[in-house]
Amino acid sequence: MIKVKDLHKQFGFKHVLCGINFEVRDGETLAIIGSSGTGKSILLKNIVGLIKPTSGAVYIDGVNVTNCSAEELMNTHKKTGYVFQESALFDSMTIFENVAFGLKMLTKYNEEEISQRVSQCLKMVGLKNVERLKPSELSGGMKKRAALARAIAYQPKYIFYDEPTTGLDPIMSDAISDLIINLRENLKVTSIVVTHDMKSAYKIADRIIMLYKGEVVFEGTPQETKKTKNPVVRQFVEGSSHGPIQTERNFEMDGL
Ligand SMILES: Nc1ncnc2c1ncn2[C@@H]1O[C@H](COP(=O)(O)OP(=O)(O)OP(=O)(O)O)[C@@H](O)[C@H]1O
Repeated sequence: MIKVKDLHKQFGFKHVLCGINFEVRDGETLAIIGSSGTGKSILLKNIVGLIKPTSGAVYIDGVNVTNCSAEELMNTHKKTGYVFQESALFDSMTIFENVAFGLKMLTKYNEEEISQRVSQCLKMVGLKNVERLKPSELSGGMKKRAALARAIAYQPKYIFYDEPTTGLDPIMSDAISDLIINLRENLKVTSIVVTHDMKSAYKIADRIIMLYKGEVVFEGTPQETKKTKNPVVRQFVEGSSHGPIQTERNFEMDGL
């Protein structure tokens, strides 16, 4: 289980996260939505321990990852997979080497076991004959799937996705959503998915939370999200430039 408790993150005078609280139960997929710059990626990076919060705590299986020993943090990292916004594959490595990377670092598998596991994971995400290719030879959707294969290779209990469908065509986006659902059902993983893509959020999430001005302003099931009258959520899910959420376009229009 993941528990985020009164999490604050400040860069100088800028308060990005202002007291975030939520829980993700085992086996659940939580989607975090919110407009650009509201701190979704910063929140995810705090949860996986890539950056330290200003205050507050993140518990993963009872371990406070913001304040634990290096050994406890390493043990927690072995349980978590991270799919970065831009896939973040290592450009100089082949797809095989990319997927094998975590297995070499975090497991005691021998060469043959690594090879079998890499093939199994690439098959799971629907990629064929790509082992010897470099990331630059793959399309955006294939890169996302390769990044997913890398994240699931060492069988993590938790997977964190940062905008897994951004930049993909609608069909590929839907295929990635299906893949996230399959991973939850087949591997029983617990996931947090940061996304702008409401079609995907409605499809994959058990619960949705919305960040606004550094706070959680809404929490509910996809059905509740569709029905809510919360004006911030309504504006976001309807993709309207009119409403409480200020956008660059609002500012430009105000000046006319
Ligand atoms: N290292 C940093 N120093 C100062 N400010 C930062 C730093 N990293 C992020 N920020 C600021 O934190 C805010 C939240 O950024 P974040 O990347 O989490 O937004 P986001 O909600 O994920 O946006 P998007 O949906 O566009 O990816 C932004 O205003 C950003 O400028």
